[in-house]
Amino acid sequence: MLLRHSCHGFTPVARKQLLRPHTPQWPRVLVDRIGPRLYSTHSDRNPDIAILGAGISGLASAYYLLRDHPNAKITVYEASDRLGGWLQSHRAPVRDGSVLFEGALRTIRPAVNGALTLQLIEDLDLATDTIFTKSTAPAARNRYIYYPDHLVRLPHPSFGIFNILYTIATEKALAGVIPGVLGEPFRDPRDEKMSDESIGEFFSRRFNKSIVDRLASAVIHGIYAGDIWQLSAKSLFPRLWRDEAVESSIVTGMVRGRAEGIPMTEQDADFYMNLKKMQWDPAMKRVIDMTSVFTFKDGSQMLADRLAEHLMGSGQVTFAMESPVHAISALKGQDLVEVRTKSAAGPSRTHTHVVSALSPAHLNKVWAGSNALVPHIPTVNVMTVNLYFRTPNLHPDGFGYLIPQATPFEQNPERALGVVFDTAYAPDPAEAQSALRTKLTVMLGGHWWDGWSSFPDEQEGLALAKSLLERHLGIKEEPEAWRVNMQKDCIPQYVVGHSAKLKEAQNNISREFSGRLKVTGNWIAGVGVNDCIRNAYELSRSFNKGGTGLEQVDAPFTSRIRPVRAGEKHGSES
Ligand SMILES: C=Cc1c2[nH]c(c1C)Cc1[nH]c(c(CCC(=O)O)c1C)Cc1[nH]c(c(C)c1CCC(=O)O)Cc1[nH]c(c(C)c1C=C)C2
Repeated sequence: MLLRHSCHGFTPVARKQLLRPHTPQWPRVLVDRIGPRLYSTHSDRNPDIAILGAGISGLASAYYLLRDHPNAKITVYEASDRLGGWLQSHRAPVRDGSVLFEGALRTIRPAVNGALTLQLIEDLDLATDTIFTKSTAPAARNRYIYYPDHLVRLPHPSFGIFNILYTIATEKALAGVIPGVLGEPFRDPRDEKMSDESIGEFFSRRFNKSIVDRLASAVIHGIYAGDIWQLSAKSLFPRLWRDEAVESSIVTGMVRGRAEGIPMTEQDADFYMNLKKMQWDPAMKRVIDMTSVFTFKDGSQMLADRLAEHLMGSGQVTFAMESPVHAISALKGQDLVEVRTKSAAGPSRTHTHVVSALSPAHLNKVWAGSNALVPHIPTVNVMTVNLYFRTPNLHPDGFGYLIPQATPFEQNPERALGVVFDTAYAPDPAEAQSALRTKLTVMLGGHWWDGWSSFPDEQEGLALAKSLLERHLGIKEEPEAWRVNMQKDCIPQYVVGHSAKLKEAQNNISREFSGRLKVTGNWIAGVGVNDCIRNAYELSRSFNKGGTGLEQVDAPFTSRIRPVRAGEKHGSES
């Protein structure tokens, strides 16, 4: 079998040569650092685990629990009739075949947590269905923002110093960058008593407001679809938050990190050291090293489908589909948790442990107690509008563009967050002549729709997307195919005070369930697929420690890991 060709030119390599990471046994020192288990009960050795929710977090939890606890019996409860949660891929008919549309997520990055995802892909025999986009491809190098009334290509080292300086000198979007960065080390650090702050306020203090409004807010749109003036600097940029306090400057902290090692929590240090020790197949390593992002032939849904197939094939995992969890309650004195589905009179089962991969709001709803287990964590709604045009090259080469908060209203009355050029990112070989067509996704809403009581319907969403594309890219053509996806509550917002909420949740869950309920999901340690997979991996590793899955929140930075340099085998720790 051959690895799928990317149109960006990776030579196909024999599959067995590829993606065969060999993870050596955990070194003794790391096992010792985690500490010996004090005791193990029968139910720890033979756990009967309920997993609530079959999105990527639930599926990945089942995968790692099965791998790390071979005696586990697992039941995955899912309210709907489909698996994968936000991983949704659809095919729409077009004149000469079909076109693949992604509902939410489209690409995955291979760095750090992404290595786990790549391992998973190998285990699931997905490597041949994976499309890798090279870092040198235009999709990876050309990133744009729309400010104030045109597309600005952001500088990339490969463009050369003159091009970069020219862009910085001529584009208003980049006006504050050089003074902001040069002045940062000389600014006073924050007051010691400050426990958290919005990213907007934090970057305004450290750099300047222009960087926040014109640049950083765009990046925040692309990841969280959120408001930079509400999201937490401490939760989303913990290392920078620490650098200001400890090094008095972010820039100084970064320079020191490069020279002496990057500050890390104990858990991250263990994880990082293991990543560095992984023995990747040389051919696969070359592919990964050259990869900017990857995706799947039939879209992100493939990852969920293959995970589910793998779990079902194990004989130890049962899927209870269309079984909405109605209530969970700890059976005191029995060390068991009861899971009741469908209604108050619906069927119930007891389990030794429950892993909730539900949203915090949903978990609070199914908990039988009177107070909320998890304090309120706001979410945003994003409407993604996929469009397919017969005419090729209706957009410039590149990943797409993000729209910062500072872009004037008259340039963005649709309240869009950005546009992804899907054709450039994940060319789908199944689509006849796909390279000759144009496929785009317009992202609307997010925090712009905060407080709205009703939202655009399908036709209105399509009209908004078309009017934006006409103004920004001059596209007047009617799309041959389109799809509007309203993603309700899809991205949790880590607003100021988020980590304090997680600590409160940890206390509540621990008090009510004594280690029998654990939580995972995109509201804990990152909203991306890689983050969810990593979170599930860590949950499984610490499964028998009696925790809730929230123990790492606010963990101190205790180690430094030196970045790997060419010729070095792996970094050192201090
Ligand atoms: C519903 C839409 C989503 C938006 N953000 C996310 C989703 C699912 C989650 C997300 N997006 C990105 C990250 C960064 C880390 C990562 O895992 O890659 C996360 C957690 C980055 C990103 N955003 C967009 C793309 C194509 C990428 C990856 C590409 C890359 O970095 O090279 C597009 C995009 N996503 C959203 C918007 C508004 C948007 C606009 C162009 C919201």
